[in-house]
Amino acid sequence: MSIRLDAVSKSFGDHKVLNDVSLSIEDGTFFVVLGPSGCGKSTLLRTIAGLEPIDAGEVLLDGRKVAGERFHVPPEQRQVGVVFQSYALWPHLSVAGNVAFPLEAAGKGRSVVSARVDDCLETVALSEFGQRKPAELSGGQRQRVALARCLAQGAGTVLMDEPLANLDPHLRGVMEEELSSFHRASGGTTLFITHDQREAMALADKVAVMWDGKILQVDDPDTLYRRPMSKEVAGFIGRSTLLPVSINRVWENRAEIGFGGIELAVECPHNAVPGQGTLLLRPEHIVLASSSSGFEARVVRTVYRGGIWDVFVSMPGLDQHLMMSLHRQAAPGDRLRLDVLRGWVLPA
Ligand SMILES: Nc1ncnc2c1ncn2[C@@H]1O[C@H](COP(=O)(O)OP(=O)(O)OP(=O)(O)O)[C@@H](O)[C@H]1O
Repeated sequence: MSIRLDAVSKSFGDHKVLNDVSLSIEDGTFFVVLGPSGCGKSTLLRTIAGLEPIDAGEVLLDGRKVAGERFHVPPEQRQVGVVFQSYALWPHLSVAGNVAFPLEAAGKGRSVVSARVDDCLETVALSEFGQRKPAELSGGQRQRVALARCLAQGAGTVLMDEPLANLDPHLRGVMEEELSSFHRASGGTTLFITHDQREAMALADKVAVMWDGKILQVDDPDTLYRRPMSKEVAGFIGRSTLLPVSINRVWENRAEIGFGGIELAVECPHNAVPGQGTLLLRPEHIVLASSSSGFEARVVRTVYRGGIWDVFVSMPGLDQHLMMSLHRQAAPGDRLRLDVLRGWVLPA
């Protein structure tokens, strides 16, 4: 199912939680909405699911208008499944009973329900667990029951609101893989909400970065990482150093820039112009110089990350520290010769 939002706005009191939000999600996409706590992600999901009416704009599912100003199609007529962080399972029903629930509520016959429940439990690898109660399952298994229930409803489109937030890091990794296979197996559209950029990068075909009720940028994970279009996106996706620089010359998508006595050519947006600008440096853009070239820097602080060290360095003429990664240990006070391999100038 394709999902489209055209200029959707939604306020609670005088707080505009969705501010003119437009999005277009193609059928079959694993689409992640990423943003900090309170930016409006859950509200966005709820307007698509039909759990929240909107004030202005339109929501379209497969081209059919389901929400607009004073127009609201109820959730049960939208054919989208929703999985919440809290699983929302019935504690008194068995696993199979939970999965069967939406089918029974829709008046399906006993044999149809039973066959469908078996299928769905098999898809999420819980065939052996049908008779258990939710309380007898791990967090990851409960999340799989919630997914199976979603599948049973036959919803090709699944909206997930931080479904992995309660899980420990190991289980999150396992569940991410399962969600990816679930998405591929269902062939439908998945809209996934998270504030965890690592999770977004791992799962998404496309990511929308949301900030204070607005969508800042929609792109595939690699483009978001390499070419963020604002400081907010640059800071939210991956780790980076943002430096004020002078842009001395621009040609095609390259700019010659200067900072702290260093001059180099980096990538920039096509509309960049000479003047003041902001340079984004990822840790991997800064490397140990291979010869006597490069510039001198002094190690200020290091953090061990298992096999590699985050190293913060200072250099003459620069107020800010640069962050890089090293595959060997370094100590505060060490002198290094460094090269900057690449960089990205943010749009003005
Ligand atoms: N029913 C409501 N009534 C009043 N304010 C609300 C309501 N629901 C959400 N809000 C407010 O709207 C803002 C956005 O909330 P929302 O839950 O959409 O954010 P979020 O990005 O999903 O946050 P989180 O990641 O913390 O869940 C918050 O300031 C929240 O307090």
